[in-house]
Amino acid sequence: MGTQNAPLRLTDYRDLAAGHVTRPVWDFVDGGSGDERTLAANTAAYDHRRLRPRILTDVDKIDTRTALFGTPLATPIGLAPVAYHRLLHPEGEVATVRGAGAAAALTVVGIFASRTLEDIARAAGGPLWLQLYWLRRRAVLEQLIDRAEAAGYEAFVVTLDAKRIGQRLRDMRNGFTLPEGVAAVNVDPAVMAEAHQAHEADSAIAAHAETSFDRALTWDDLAWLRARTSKPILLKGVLTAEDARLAAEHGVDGIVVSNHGGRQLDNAVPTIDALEECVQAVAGTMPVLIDGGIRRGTDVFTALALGASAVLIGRPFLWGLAAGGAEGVTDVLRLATSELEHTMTLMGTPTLADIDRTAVRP
Ligand SMILES: Cc1cc2nc3c(=O)[nH]c(=O)nc-3n(C[C@H](O)[C@H](O)[C@H](O)COP(=O)(O)O)c2cc1C
Ligand SMILES: CCCCCCC(=O)C(=O)O
Repeated sequence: MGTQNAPLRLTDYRDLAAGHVTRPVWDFVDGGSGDERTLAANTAAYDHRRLRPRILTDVDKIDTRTALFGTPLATPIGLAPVAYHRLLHPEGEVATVRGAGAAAALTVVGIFASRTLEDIARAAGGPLWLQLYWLRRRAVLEQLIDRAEAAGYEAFVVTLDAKRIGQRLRDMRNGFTLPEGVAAVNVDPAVMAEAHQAHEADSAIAAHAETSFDRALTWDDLAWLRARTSKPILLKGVLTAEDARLAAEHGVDGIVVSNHGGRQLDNAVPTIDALEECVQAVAGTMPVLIDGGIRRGTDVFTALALGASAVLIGRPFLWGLAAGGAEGVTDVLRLATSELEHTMTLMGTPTLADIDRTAVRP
């Protein structure tokens, strides 16, 4: 690619990616729920944040390294769990983790990955966590946990904001179904068969969730999961101080402040606006991650300043994957990390530990 067209920011990859996928796949990735207010608000909420740069600090060397649960990471920017990467690239999650590994970044692999957990682990050059939806069939979850642990996955992220799938009008209009050759290959075929029987609903994705997700789940059920693994457990989809506090009380190891990239409850609070109350509620007892609408190094910096331990990006790495496979994923992570370095230099904060609440205007 000539330098004139080389992507200079994450959203340049969005333009590139659009030409690589069909319209229904683009809508599935790009879209949100309802009127897409939360989708838009996630990014807009960063527009309103203003930074307070400091002068005369030594920023000759910038260090973006961090660690989560003892695992070193070159960057505090990781990849959010996303289903079905083969929608975007024939190699799917294998290409994704190869790309993330080249940037020494964390990947949270989705339970509905389109490559096997073992193939993904073999290709990975960086740490892997596994995201779980709480399926009605706990035996399926148990098997997944065992397989993930055996393959070297280091933590589990339970997504709890999807008791049913958000009302995604684009997918409903497109009658979205998975193309031939793309499937959730790690989930027991019985679960998928149940979903197909129930395929009366608006999209195949929504139909699947109707039958397979456990909606009766409560805080008490977490003990079941805790008893099944000694690996760190994080809850994804926390947006309030109340739930962050309950998470701490129920012995989980971390939370992800997330509204599912504006794909679940429309009008849910933008994540950057929810971050501080969650951080205060857990009072330093566990890492707090955040995702949703992060498109710039300044957004990453803002989230870290408001108390996030790390951030996850979703759509931006999918754009990189669609446009350039593993290399596209690496480049997206490098672009974002180099924008963070740039921001840290201009803000006068040479290490992540130097970034604090005073860096963002209240
Ligand atoms: C196409 C797509 C599929 C997703 N699949 C999952 C999933 O399987 N599990 C999950 O917890 N979150 C899923 N998410 C949500 C992401 O983990 C993340 O919360 C969101 O993408 C962050 O917002 P961003 O895309 O603005 O960065 C998905 C998001 C997208 C765009
Ligand atoms: C029952 C399949 C659900 C896949 C959902 C993927 C997802 O979370 C998304 O946002 O899309």
